[in-house]
Amino acid sequence: MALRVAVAGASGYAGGEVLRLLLSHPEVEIGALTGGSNAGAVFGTLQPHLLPLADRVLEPTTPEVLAGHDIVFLGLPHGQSAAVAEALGDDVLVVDCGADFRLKDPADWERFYGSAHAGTWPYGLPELPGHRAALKGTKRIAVPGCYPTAVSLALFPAYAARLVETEAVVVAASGTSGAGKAVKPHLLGSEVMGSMSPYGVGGGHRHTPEMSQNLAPVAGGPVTISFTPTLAPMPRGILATCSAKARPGTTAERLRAAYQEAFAGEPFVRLLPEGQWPQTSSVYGSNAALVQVVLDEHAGRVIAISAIDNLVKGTAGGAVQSMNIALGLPEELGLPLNGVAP
Ligand SMILES: NC(=O)C1=CN([C@@H]2O[C@H](COP(=O)(O)OP(=O)(O)OC[C@H]3O[C@@H](n4cnc5c(N)ncnc54)[C@H](OP(=O)(O)O)[C@@H]3O)[C@@H](O)[C@H]2O)C=CC1
Ligand SMILES: CC(=O)N[C@@H](CCC(=O)OP(=O)(O)O)C(=O)O
Repeated sequence: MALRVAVAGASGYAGGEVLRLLLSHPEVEIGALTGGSNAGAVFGTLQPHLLPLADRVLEPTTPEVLAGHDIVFLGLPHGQSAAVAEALGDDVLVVDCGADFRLKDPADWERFYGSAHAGTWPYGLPELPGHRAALKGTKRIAVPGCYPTAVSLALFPAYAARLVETEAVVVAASGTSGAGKAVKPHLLGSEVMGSMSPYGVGGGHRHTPEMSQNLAPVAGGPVTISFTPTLAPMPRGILATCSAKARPGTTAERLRAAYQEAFAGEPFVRLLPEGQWPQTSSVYGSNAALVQVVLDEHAGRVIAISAIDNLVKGTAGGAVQSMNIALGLPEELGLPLNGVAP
């Protein structure tokens, strides 16, 4: 019998992308679709690309509406997931696309999100060492932020093999869907088109502690990240350019071998052939992450670059991948590997 899934925040970008993927998933059926200000609207007016759901109506996000489902995805603004999750039974699999349960250190949460810490759930980045095992059988999943997904995949093999120093510099470009659907003046088409702009400069972006949290256990000690996000004039995609000083003894051969070993058998992460570079267009609509790494011998630095679709591997695809693991289903079920090109 199909597992019944509800999506809270179904009118948003994250919720909409979860639904796009789940509509092709053989083991689930779509139950309640809930939201906030748009509750009562016909779903086809909110997410017109999701044709099979066009005649549905968006319901309010209440415990009553969400009751009676096997799985509930949350695509709600930060700070709203805990109250909703509390009202759901321990037997329900809750997959939170928001940030509320990602961070382990309450001080990090309070500093970057400015509210009380709700707690910590198993973290949905299966490729990180040890994480797949922690996701098996869990009833609660914290889906990673989109930038931490791209950056952690690019850097963790270098840390696992102890080939880089523990300070990394990351500059990443994101498509505008990363900021959600709510209207923001700096995201108006006339502001974004034909321009790239930095934001959250100087260590202020809330994804910085999440990246350090992911890399520290792999590195065997604290990792400091200098992170600069930039907004790119495209709807989807993240290109993360990460670099760290090479440790003595790091060679191009050792580097490549470390990445080959780290990604061996991973269904969604591909180390590109030497000389080929990740580009966001290759992963548009796909759950794949493309990675390349080189040793810049002139500067003595390792450069690792990754490309993901922020809404797929960076949110909804990562969420469904982790759901599959939690349920004991094949990890790739319902997830596109091919992108859309041109
Ligand atoms: N966009 C991205 O790339 C990523 C997003 N995420 C996370 O996913 C979550 C959603 O983000 P995103 O989809 O981009 O945001 P959107 O602004 O696109 O969507 C927000 C959703 O939340 C609903 N909502 C807002 N306020 C309330 C409320 N008070 N009660 C119930 N529902 C409410 C909205 O409903 P309505 O339309 O009816 O108001 C809408 O469905 C966030 O926590 C974000 O951090 C995670 C990774 C990446
Ligand atoms: C382009 C853009 O604005 N991106 C968002 C990150 C999107 C994401 O993953 O964020 P959550 O942590 O909210 O889940 C930002 O920088 O705030």
